Amino acid sequence: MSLLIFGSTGQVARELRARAPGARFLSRAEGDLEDPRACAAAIAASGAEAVINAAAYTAVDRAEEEEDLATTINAAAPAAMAWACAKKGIPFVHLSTDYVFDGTGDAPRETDAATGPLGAYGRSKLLGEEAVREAGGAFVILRTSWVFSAHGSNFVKTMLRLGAERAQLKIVADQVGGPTAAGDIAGACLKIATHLQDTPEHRGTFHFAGAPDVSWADFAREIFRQAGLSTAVEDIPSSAYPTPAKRPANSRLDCTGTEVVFDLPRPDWRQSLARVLSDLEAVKA
Ligand SMILES: NC(=O)C1=CN([C@@H]2O[C@H](COP(=O)(O)OP(=O)(O)OC[C@H]3O[C@@H](n4cnc5c(N)ncnc54)[C@H](OP(=O)(O)O)[C@@H]3O)[C@@H](O)[C@H]2O)C=CC1
Ligand SMILES: Cc1cn([C@H]2C[C@H](O)[C@@H](COP(=O)(O)OP(=O)(O)O[C@H]3O[C@@H](C)C(=O)[C@@H](O)[C@H]3O)O2)c(=O)[nH]c1=O
Ligand SMILES: [Mg+2]
Repeated sequence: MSLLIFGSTGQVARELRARAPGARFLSRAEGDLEDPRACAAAIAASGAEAVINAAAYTAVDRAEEEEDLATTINAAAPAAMAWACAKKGIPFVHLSTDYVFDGTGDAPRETDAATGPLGAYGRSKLLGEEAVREAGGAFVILRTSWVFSAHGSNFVKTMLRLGAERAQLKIVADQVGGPTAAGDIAGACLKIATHLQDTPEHRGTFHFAGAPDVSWADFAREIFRQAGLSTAVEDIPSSAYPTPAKRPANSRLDCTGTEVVFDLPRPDWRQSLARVLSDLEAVKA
């Protein structure tokens, strides 16, 4: 399958590069999401048989100050990509986030549950979802959460950095979700793109997150345990860790449909974390 992928340096894009070396990856210079028409033109001019969008504006707090830019990148560009794919009749796999939800309650969110983003990043991603659905075609919107990998910026790398400097860290314990390795997401995107070629009627919105669900504080504890760091984690409420953008308290995603339709069960993030930590060790060595 000839694949065109937007993004080349992000967490998921890098893992796609490792798993689909024959695909064409568009860096920011070759496919700038600030220019949605250029993204559509790149697809139209390509011989691609499927497109994956692994690029996005992901700075949750900064988005509060740059909502227009976030909306161009996270909504207008994916909209243009989705229309271009629908016109060509090829699958389009797009990633979205738990932050489209308001985080109330403690039940896992089903894919058709009401959305209600708490901040600009979530709003921009929700607008992207709506536009991709409107374009029709063989699209999958794959919502994931709490992405980590050996590359880029993520909670695991932040904890390793802070944990090496500090004996104790205060981490929010009232936000719960599924940490998800970028490598597992990349594998899922490739499987879904292939599946959609044969079965375009399986289009729609799906959830894919690592299991089990945990709080950020418990995620941090497992990071320190596996990394052999003695850093102590103190549970704190979100109110004790003020941020420009509010985060959802309940980020649990019901991933049943993804397992049934695509044979993609929730990966155990603790096993994926072990792989990421050994990748980081290998880089250091
Ligand atoms: N990170 C997370 O925790 C989560 C992410 N997601 C979603 O998963 C997807 C992948 O996220 P992730 O891999 O973590 O993202 P990263 O933040 O690691 O990478 C984002 C990528 O997007 C690229 N990008 C940003 N702006 C533009 C632009 N204007 N034109 C072209 N490329 C651009 C960046 O390029 P450059 O290096 O040049 O800046 C980078 O390659 C996104 O859709 C995100 O919303 C969902 C849930 C959680
Ligand atoms: C560094 C630090 C963070 N925290 C909290 C803040 C926050 O609630 C939580 C995670 O912090 P982060 O900044 O890594 O989280 P954040 O950037 O909001 O992560 C989100 O990114 C976007 C792109 C998504 O789509 C989401 O799924 C999610 O992964 O940890 C502490 O409580 N103590 C600390 O020392
Ligand atoms: Mg972040």
